[in-house]
Amino acid sequence: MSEQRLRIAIQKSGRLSDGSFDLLKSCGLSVSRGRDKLYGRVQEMPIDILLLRDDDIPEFVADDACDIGIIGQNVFEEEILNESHEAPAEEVMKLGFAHCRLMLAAPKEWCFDGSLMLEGKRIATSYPALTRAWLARQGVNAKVVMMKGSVEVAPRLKIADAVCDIVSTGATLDANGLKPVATVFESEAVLIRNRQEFSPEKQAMFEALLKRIKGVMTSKDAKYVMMNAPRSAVPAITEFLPGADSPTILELAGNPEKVAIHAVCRESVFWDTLEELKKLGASAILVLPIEKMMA
Ligand SMILES: Nc1ncnc2c1ncn2[C@@H]1O[C@H](COP(=O)(O)OP(=O)(O)OP(=O)(O)O)[C@@H](O)[C@H]1O
Ligand SMILES: O=P(O)(O)OC[C@H]1O[C@H](OP(=O)(O)OP(=O)(O)O)[C@H](O)[C@@H]1O
Ligand SMILES: [Mg+2]
Repeated sequence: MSEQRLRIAIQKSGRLSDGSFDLLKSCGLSVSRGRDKLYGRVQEMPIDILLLRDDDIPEFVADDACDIGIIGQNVFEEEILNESHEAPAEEVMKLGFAHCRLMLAAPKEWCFDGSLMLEGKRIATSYPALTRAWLARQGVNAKVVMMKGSVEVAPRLKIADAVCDIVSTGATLDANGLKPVATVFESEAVLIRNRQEFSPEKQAMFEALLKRIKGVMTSKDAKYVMMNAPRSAVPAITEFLPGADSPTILELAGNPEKVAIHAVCRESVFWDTLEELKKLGASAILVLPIEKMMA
């Protein structure tokens, strides 16, 4: 691989992969996915993609085997707390997908009345450092049992009394007779980078990619909203439009009473929003997706 190509590490397959591939695609980087592929070359830009197990990503980035990577904050923070690197990678920005929580969960039959109940108990987890840090903050002494996977079965197998595991919908806990009792860490996918200075070419490539990622993220919920409305309703509608900058007001041919309002709404536009706009006098409301946006 050339020194000048930006090397990006993403998860090969798992909960982060679709979001990571989609993000790169939205940034104009097409990477083909193959079952046995570990490496991809982006055609459009001097960028290489490494497809890895997610646990390896922070280390690859910290050790300069890759320049940047996409990883869950839970894995990244665990790595930082473990202090396995002198110069760990650095978080650049949150990416708005793979939202989940690391949660303390106990058997459903427990009447959980606070973290002190965990005193002297065994807690199974794949995140021992985050779990220990949380227990220390709670002032609780408990034994942390490290498990690489299938943590949720530990109480049933009597390996542990409770678990500290990743939760999204809660269905996995529920299916295993467990209930969430406390949030240890809130997580989403983040972009991380190697702390060393990039060459000027690589830095330029990195900054161009960051701009595109920011553009994708701003346009994700953004909509272009168009409607007609009585002139008198313009101030109320402008105030109501979610996350809109000053809208454009256009004359309507042959109708001096009414105007067309065009606005970029940076926040979600729901059916309720349209119903409210109608109540304020708007008609012929159109909501269009925005594919790309750059400030
Ligand atoms: N149910 C979920 N919903 C949303 N995000 C999740 C969920 N489960 C995990 N994540 C996030 O995705 C990351 C990767 O999860 P995944 O289950 O794919 O990991 P893994 O099995 O360790 O993968 P690998 O085979 O790459 O080691 C987690 O560290 C977490 O940040
Ligand atoms: O709260 P839920 O919506 O049920 O999601 C939580 C589960 O999702 C993840 O596992 P995944 O399904 O990715 O399988 P894995 O454990 O084999 O990685 C995570 O490890 C939890 O077990
Ligand atoms: Mg993993």
